[in-house]
Amino acid sequence: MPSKLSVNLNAIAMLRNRRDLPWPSVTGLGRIALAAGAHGLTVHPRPDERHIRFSDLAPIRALIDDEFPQAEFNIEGYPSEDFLELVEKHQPEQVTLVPDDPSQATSDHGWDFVGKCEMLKPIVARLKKGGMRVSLFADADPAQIAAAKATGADRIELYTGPYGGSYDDPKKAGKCLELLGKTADAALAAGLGVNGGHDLTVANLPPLAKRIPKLAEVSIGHGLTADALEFGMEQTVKRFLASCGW
Ligand SMILES: CC(=O)[C@@H](O)[C@H](O)COP(=O)(O)O
Ligand SMILES: NCC(=O)COP(=O)(O)O
Repeated sequence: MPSKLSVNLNAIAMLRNRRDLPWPSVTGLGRIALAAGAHGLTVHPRPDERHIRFSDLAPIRALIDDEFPQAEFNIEGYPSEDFLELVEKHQPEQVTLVPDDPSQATSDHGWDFVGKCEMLKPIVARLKKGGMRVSLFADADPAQIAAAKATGADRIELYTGPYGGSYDDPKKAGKCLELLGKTADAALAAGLGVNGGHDLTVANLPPLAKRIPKLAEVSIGHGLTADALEFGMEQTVKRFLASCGW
């Protein structure tokens, strides 16, 4: 199964929200990403709507349905009743459940599957009954996989933050990668699909994809948006200069 790239639009939305203006356009950048070959779009609407707004979801759903029907919509979040109703309304192909507290700056850990298995079971069943694939955010810990499987979820999403954060320490990165790999091996052996995400970059993605050849999907936002700015800056400055003939 080839790995799929789902572009996370949170960082674009955060930039948009600096002003009461419609740019950068979350849907417009999503369109460019899908036209360039990305396989899907990811959003992580947080309760305070600090980046993705709940009103962004319908236009993204329509973009995929109308222009890129082969693409997937992945919505991530903590499974509060409000979140569950939101995804039931917008019908993403995949829901990724994360154990985030509303006050968290960003996602920084996976589920305690052993402790939360019974809580997750009915939620996973409700989402699957609604026609959505369910993925659960998971730390690199093979010992948690049996309980993750027992929730009834389809996939786990490996939390790759510690791996991405060790960009300046190859030894630590190697250890993180091996633990991610062992967790993926255990998950695949248990019949779970494996996604990955958080702080992935052009530099650290290839070793991850090599260690986990059956990686089903990666969702990437922060590093991809940083690259889009860096690699788009030259053309954009030239475009502004050309607009006035300078
Ligand atoms: C679940 C996960 O890994 C997060 O990366 C998340 O989707 C990004 O959230 P923020 O954009 O709020 O940091
Ligand atoms: N699920 C992880 C994700 O969507 C993007 O994380 P990041 O690349 O913004 O760290």
